[in-house]
Amino acid sequence: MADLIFFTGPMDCGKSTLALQLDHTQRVGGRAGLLCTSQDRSGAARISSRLGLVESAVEVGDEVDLWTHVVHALTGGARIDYLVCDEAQFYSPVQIDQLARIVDELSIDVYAFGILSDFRTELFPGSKRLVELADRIETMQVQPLCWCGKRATHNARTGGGRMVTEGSQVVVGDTTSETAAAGEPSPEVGYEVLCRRHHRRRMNRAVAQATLSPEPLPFGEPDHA
Ligand SMILES: Nc1ncnc2c1ncn2[C@@H]1O[C@H](COP(=O)(O)OP(=O)(O)O)[C@@H](O)[C@H]1O
Ligand SMILES: Cc1cn([C@H]2C[C@H](O)[C@@H](COP(=O)(O)O)O2)c(=O)[nH]c1=O
Repeated sequence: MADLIFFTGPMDCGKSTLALQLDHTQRVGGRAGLLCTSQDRSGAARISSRLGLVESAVEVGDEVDLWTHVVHALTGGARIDYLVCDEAQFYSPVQIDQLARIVDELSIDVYAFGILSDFRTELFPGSKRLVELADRIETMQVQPLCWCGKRATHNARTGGGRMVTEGSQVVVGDTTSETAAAGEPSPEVGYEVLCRRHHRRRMNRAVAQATLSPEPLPFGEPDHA
C-alpha cells in the first residue's frame, strides 16, 4: 500500500539532502521516481541541497495539476513508483489533495519535504494540509541549533541583520548563520533558525552579540592535569 509521508523540520536541517538520498536509494533499488519542487533557492527547477547534491525537478507552480501531470505521464508510457516533492510548503492545499489522490488511487508513494511554519510561526497552507492528510509525519534527525545552543525549532527572517515580523509569507532565501558567525555583513533578507524563546524575544545571533555582555574570561590557562 502506498503512503503519503511528510518529512519536516526547520530550515537547514537536511530535508533536500534526504529527498535526494531517498530518490537515489529508491532508483538504485529499481524503482522509478518523479522529482518535484517549488521555488528552490537556486532559482531553477531543481532540488538543491546545501551539501552540493542537485537534481532537476518538475516546477510546481500554482497552475500545475499534479494529478493530471502524473496521469498524463503514465498514459504516455512513463513508469512512476514514487514522487519526491521538495519545498512542499509552497504547494497549494489543492495540490496536496492531488498528492493524496495519487497515493490512494494510483498506489504511488509520495515523499513530501518542507518547513511547517513561516517567519511569523504561522503554518504554510500547504504544510497545514500535509499535516491533515499525511499517513505519517517524520521529524528530521539533524537538529540545527539556535545561537544559544538549544535546539532550533523556529524560522526567523532577518533584514539587515535584525529579525523582522512583517512581510509576505513567501520570500525565497537562505540561512545566514554561517555568515553571521563569521562576522560578515547581513544580506537584505535572510533566515536564521532559533529556539522558541529567542524567536519570541526577537533575539537573533547579531542582536544577542550586540546586546549581551560578554562572558567573563576565565583567569589563567585551564588546568588539564
Ligand atoms: N560543509 C558541510 N559539511 C557537512 N554537512 C553540511 C555542510 N554544509 C551543510 N551541511 C549539512 O547540510 C544541512 C542542510 O542541508 P539541506 O538539505 O540544504 O537542508 P534543508 O533542505 O533542510 O534546508 C545542514 O544542516 C548540515 O547538516
Ligand atoms: C521561514 C520562511 C522561509 N521561506 C523560504 C526560504 C527558503 O527559500 C525556503 C525554505 O527552504 P529550506 O530548504 O527549508 O531551507 O522557504 C519563506 O518563503 N518564508 C518563510 O517565512
